[in-house]
Amino acid sequence: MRIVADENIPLLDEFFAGFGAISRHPGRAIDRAALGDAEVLLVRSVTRVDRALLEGSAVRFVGTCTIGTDHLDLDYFKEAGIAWSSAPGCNARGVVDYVLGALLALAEKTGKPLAERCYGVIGAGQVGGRLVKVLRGLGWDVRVCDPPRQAAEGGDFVELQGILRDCDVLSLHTPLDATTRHLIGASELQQIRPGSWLINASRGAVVDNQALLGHLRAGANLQVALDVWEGEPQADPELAALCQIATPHIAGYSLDGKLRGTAQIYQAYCAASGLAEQVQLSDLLPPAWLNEMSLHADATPEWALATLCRAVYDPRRDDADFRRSLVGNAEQRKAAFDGLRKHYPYRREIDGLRVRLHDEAPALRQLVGALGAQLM
Ligand SMILES: NC(=O)c1ccc[n+]([C@@H]2O[C@H](COP(=O)([O-])OP(=O)(O)OC[C@H]3O[C@@H](n4cnc5c(N)ncnc54)[C@H](O)[C@@H]3O)[C@@H](O)[C@H]2O)c1
Ligand SMILES: O=C(O)[C@H](O)[C@H](O)COP(=O)(O)O
Repeated sequence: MRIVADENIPLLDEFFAGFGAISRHPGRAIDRAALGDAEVLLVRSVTRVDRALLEGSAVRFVGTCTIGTDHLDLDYFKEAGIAWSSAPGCNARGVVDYVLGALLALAEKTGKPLAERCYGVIGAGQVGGRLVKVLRGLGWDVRVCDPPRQAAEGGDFVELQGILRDCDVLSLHTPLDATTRHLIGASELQQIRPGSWLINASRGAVVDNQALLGHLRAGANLQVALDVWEGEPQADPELAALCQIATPHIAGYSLDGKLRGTAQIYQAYCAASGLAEQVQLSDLLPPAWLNEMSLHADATPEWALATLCRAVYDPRRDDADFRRSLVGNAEQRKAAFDGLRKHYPYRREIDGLRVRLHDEAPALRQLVGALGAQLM
């Protein structure tokens, strides 16, 4: 059997070599010719997998080592009887770490204390749900907008209008589909309270980038952190210059998240093929470079929050790398966008960190627990 895979999927050999020969390709270059007689196709978010690619091919299983599925034509898979899987939640923790890092950076730039802000989380699934838990665990005021969950569960949700009216931090975590494309457009931007922060680490087109550019150009009092861009790998350098944090779609790029993505697709493939799993991610995940920290009981929670989060991950490094790459012509910038993602540096997740508390310190205990780090 032959497997065609995006060359940026880690641990391909470890998980998939036992099933057949693997051909690796740049994700954006996987076309009908690259597929050949392959029966299994393993992709990341940059490969559009639809009728045009698959019709007439031998592909019987498509795995995307990502959370997002907006690059897959699931209706066609159903029609053609092609089995598929994504990797739900694989890098959700990495995105939460990114949002925490962006919040710390925005607090530093604006001088506004994080505990005094009202948080609006739009989309509370794998990523947004974890984020809500962390923010509420920190004792912060959090409102949640998720109409599909509201319809299914009832409970304590608010409409988007309520978020725009009452919150001064908006964090977007919806899938990209026909109902969420330009969820935040010109009219919504006008309704956001002055002095607010807008974070998008979902998909670029959930925010109308042209409308956002116009809004910021006009001098709107809005601080923006963008990890995702309409038309990636193209990102508008002028829009990036008007953002406080600008990164090349790396919010979920923890090593843990990437390896988990491959492992989940391996598990899905085994299940779809009726095979027993032979490989365990726990045997392949390397030890974290930083695995233990120790807090004195006198540490303030604000200091401890910034210190713990930034020790594990600080998006200001990715922001600086991205800004340096926004030079040259559009083709050069697109190549740089993909290059930063391909050669992404080492990064782990905060829940792999063990924190020692020397004395009884309830506020620190609550903080460490809320972050999801392990208390020692
Ligand atoms: N930047 C990154 O690196 C990165 C990493 C992982 C995921 N993502 C993206 O983040 C987004 C969230 O991923 P997820 O795994 O949490 O998805 P999910 O499907 O688990 O959750 C999405 C939630 O959004 C809700 N929703 C749908 N339409 C909505 C609307 N109009 N308004 C409010 N809520 C709505 C759904 O009910 C669901 O609860 C996706 O777009 C995904 O592609 C980005
Ligand atoms: O959907 C996801 O899991 C994330 O957006 C992920 O970070 C995408 O990464 P890519 O497949 O583009 O490498």
